Amino acid sequence: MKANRPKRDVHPDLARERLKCNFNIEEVTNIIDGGKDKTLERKKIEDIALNNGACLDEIPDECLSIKERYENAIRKSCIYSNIVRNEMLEITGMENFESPVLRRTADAFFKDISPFMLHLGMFVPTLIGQSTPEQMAEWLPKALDMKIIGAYAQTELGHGTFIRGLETTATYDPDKEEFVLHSPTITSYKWWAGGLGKTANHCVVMAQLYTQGECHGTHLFIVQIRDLDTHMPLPGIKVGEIGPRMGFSSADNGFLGFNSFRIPRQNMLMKHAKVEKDGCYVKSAKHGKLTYGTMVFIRVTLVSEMSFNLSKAATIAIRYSAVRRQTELRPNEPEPQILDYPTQQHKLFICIATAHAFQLTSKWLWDTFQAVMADVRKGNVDALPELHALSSCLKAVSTSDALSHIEQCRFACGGHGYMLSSNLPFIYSFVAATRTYEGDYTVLLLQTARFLVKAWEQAESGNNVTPTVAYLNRTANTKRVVWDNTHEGIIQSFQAIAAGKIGQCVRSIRDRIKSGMDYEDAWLMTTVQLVAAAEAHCRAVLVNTYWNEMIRLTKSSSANVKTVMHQLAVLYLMYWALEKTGDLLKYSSVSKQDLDDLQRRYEELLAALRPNAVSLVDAFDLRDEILHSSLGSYDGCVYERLMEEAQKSPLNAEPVNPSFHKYIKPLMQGKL
Ligand SMILES: CCCCCCCCCCCCCCCCCCC/C=C/C(=O)SCCNC(=O)CCNC(=O)[C@H](O)C(C)(C)COP(=O)(O)OP(=O)(O)OC[C@H]1O[C@@H](n2cnc3c(N)ncnc32)[C@H](O)[C@@H]1OP(=O)(O)O
Ligand SMILES: Cc1cc2nc3c(=O)[nH]c(=O)nc-3n(C[C@H](O)[C@H](O)[C@H](O)COP(=O)(O)OP(=O)(O)OC[C@H]3O[C@@H](n4cnc5c(N)ncnc54)[C@H](O)[C@@H]3O)c2cc1C
Repeated sequence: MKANRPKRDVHPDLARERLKCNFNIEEVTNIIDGGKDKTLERKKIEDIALNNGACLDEIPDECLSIKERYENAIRKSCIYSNIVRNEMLEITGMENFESPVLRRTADAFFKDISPFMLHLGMFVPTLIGQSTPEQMAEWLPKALDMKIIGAYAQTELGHGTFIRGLETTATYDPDKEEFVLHSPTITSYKWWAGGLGKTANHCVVMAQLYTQGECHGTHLFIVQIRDLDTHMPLPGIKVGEIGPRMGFSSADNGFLGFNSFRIPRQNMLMKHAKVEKDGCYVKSAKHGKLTYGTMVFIRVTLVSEMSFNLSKAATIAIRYSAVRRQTELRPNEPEPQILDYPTQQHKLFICIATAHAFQLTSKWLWDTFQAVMADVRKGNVDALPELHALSSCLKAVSTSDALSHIEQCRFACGGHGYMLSSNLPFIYSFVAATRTYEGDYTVLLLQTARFLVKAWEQAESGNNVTPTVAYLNRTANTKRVVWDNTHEGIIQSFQAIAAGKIGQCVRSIRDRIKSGMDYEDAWLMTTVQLVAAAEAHCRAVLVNTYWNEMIRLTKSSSANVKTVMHQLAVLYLMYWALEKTGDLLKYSSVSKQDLDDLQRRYEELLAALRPNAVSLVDAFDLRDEILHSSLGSYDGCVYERLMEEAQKSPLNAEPVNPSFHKYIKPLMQGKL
């Protein structure tokens, strides 16, 4: 079902905004995409996907029942995956199947989420990262060709965070050369896996491996759960959907229980450890946590995912703010566009800057991830702890920041931002889940904190530390950094805050141990500070990486593009410096006067960015089909679209609802 929407003239306020633009929009788009060729490739892929029957539903998804919504999502997923399989992968190359461009075009089909998302997002990456070459040859072509559809079933009803506490067992039976999968308790039921409830016929399962009477901890297994022809659950499998949730409504998140369910020995994913035919356990991994690889991969991809979601929200809120007028400033003057209010600019310009910060940082993180994985393939796992610390904190902070900025975008749109047709509630509830899944915010920051405490101790004793914490060598033994309001000065202050907080954690732990606590309790009592220290470290990484990447990527840009990209990065530094004034006062020599100056310069920068605001979001180059928003479309015809969407409410299908005659009228007549 494709609805034909009337083509409208661009709203005069938006047209005027676009005339004010003083930089080359395409150049900025190229920087965001990673180069001119990448922009061309993205546009080509978007054309293929979006001209092929995407994407507008006659009846909005939110007006459908749970069942209809799922069925519609499956229908569209099949159309979409055919386009991916037959046309898009030819352009991106098979090796780039998870390319953010595919992810982006998928949004044109699904306002919420595709039930196939986890198949491509986690099942396939797990096959690639955890299989032997033989297993890969067996499973991967089938998965990429959609001959099998998979989910990633790790979390259980009783445990998500503490993976070592998972209860599902996989016990090897050497006589039959099979593993017996079993769910011994209600809490051992797999819970949450996307696509597992109704869609998947296979899944990757994490279970405690038992062989020759010994438990070897959690390992991954590939399990067929449904008949490929009838789609009925196989005997010994109990599978279903977990029920309505805040978002992810069409992803059929599922539960799964095993009753002594048998799978062949070859179905254990054996890249890092194997069980021989006789039941002998052989570990080849050089690092104990390599089976957690898919999670690290997704944490890395989530940073660019956050940039994308934030750029959508910012585009919607800024275009709307250019069209929306509210409140006379002076009698008899026209009401200003709400984008003219500095308070509105304060809510929104940071969203543009943050989308850039996350995008540039995510590319750098992706390159780091690739380099570390190349080393791992050669048997060198030295850089894995740093990658884990880095991907953990960047995942935590980027998802958390994106969520609060997206909420600000909704606030910035007033009442209309609360409408589902604005798409802001969908974007918000999707991003809300990212703060929890793939490792909860607090839990991941505590992982980073473990690494930071060790790094601080190394730096304290004069040893060199790894690159992302190299600032500790400079600052670990310094009390307060001298405040300097240049960008270098602000970046160094963030590093000083991080170093100061990590040092304070180390001292707290030591003091607690001195006063008689054991290490575990001393750590536990310090965790509030440890989370704050890991967050501070992440901010130091973000400001430094964003700045350096911005300078590198704009080297050959035109003067005005350099200026506007520079302004955004400075805005980002100033925004966070002002958010963290308490920390600056504690760990740098900043004075009240310096902070007042900083505030004034920040306000001037908002005003300087104001004329380019609409063009900056145009540079994200998000087609209306991807935005799905009555408030954010390119033409800015907000009121017409809101009215059009209202007409689609099922309550407007009849002039009088039957409940009037059934309940209201009898109530009015005193007959109820
Ligand atoms: C046709 C339509 C298609 C549509 C679209 C197509 C588009 C293509 C797709 C693109 C996708 C992009 C978007 C992706 C969306 C994905 C949706 C995902 C949905 C959600 C999925 C999930 O949530 S899956 C489950 C995730 N679960 C978790 O993350 C659990 C969190 N817990 C943990 O990670 C761990 O338990 C732990 C780290 C908290 C603790 O582990 P453990 O107890 O085992 O360790 P210790 O604490 O004892 O630590 C020991 C030691 O190991 C170090 N360590 C821990 N983890 C790692 C690691 N991963 N790597 C390296 N090192 C690690 C730890 O730091 C300790 O080190 P020390 O030196 O001892 O300090
Ligand atoms: C939309 C969605 C999709 C998902 N998809 C999948 C999927 O496809 N496959 C899959 O396997 N899983 C999936 N999950 C599960 C997800 O990975 C877990 O929910 C997540 O890892 C958090 O674990 P938990 O639910 O056990 O939270 P808990 O660990 O119970 O967390 C509850 C609270 O306890 C705190 N806490 C827990 N441990 C500690 C600690 N050590 N120190 C301090 N505080 C702590 C947390 O900070 C949090 O505040 C999904 C979840 C959601 C919401």
